[in-house]
Amino acid sequence: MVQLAIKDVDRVLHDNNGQKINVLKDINLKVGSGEFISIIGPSGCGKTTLLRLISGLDTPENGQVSVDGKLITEPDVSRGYVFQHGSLFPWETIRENISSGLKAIHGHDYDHELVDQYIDLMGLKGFESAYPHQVSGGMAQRAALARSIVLKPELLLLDEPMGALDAFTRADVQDVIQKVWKQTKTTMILVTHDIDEAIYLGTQIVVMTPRPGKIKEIVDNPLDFPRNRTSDEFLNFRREIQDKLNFGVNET
Ligand SMILES: Nc1ncnc2c1ncn2[C@@H]1O[C@H](COP(=O)(O)OP(=O)(O)OP(=O)(O)O)[C@@H](O)[C@H]1O
Repeated sequence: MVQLAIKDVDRVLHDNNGQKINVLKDINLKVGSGEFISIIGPSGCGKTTLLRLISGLDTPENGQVSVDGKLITEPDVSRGYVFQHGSLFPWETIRENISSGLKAIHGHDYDHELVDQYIDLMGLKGFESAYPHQVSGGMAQRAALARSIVLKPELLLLDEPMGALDAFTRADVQDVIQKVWKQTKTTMILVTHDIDEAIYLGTQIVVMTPRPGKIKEIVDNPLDFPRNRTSDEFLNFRREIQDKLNFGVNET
């Protein structure tokens, strides 16, 4: 079943001099339920803008973005969004942060057990009472992920959530995201600059090119789970995606 449909979308913005920027041009993408889509491309090719359109934070000049045939016109709790810097509330503990959305919707009678389950799943047990500045960057991102996923969104949008993490922590958070994706079967869309990350997590890789921001190719990931980042298959597929990205950059 197709869940998300992006059809003939254009997004035009203006720079500080009033010059028109074709941030996105002719974007078409269909995302089936339970897929993990990795969007990769050079800086400025419109990846974040595309996520914002999907979330409903922004609207296109032309074209449509819809979920199950329903046009997206504004943000909705059915679409979660995790930012590069998880933007946890600094004045709340990790537990309070994870519960904040549930509390806003259901009041104090929210499902406390569900929060416990996610604290466990995210490896945050023992840190529930800590404040964001008292935990590592990886833990903070896992908490930000928990805060979104606990609301059981149909679609989770991940805007470079590992972008500011070191390589070890990054791999750790990737594994947590994969575990959550497999357990909850939530459709996920990840924006990343990291080819290995895109391949490790994605069922499909969307390769974008800049000026104007376009989808160059949508590539099915042929690799089975569990994925081994050093296997020949992984490295061959990596080369394939790398070639597509370099070709896109040289083209402009
Ligand atoms: N609010 C805005 N007003 C004007 N231009 C903008 C605005 N937001 C983004 N842009 C421009 O749109 C283009 C695409 O930006 P976007 O952030 O979507 O790209 P990106 O691929 O996510 O980049 P990065 O990988 O560096 O985060 C860039 O040229 C950017 O300068």
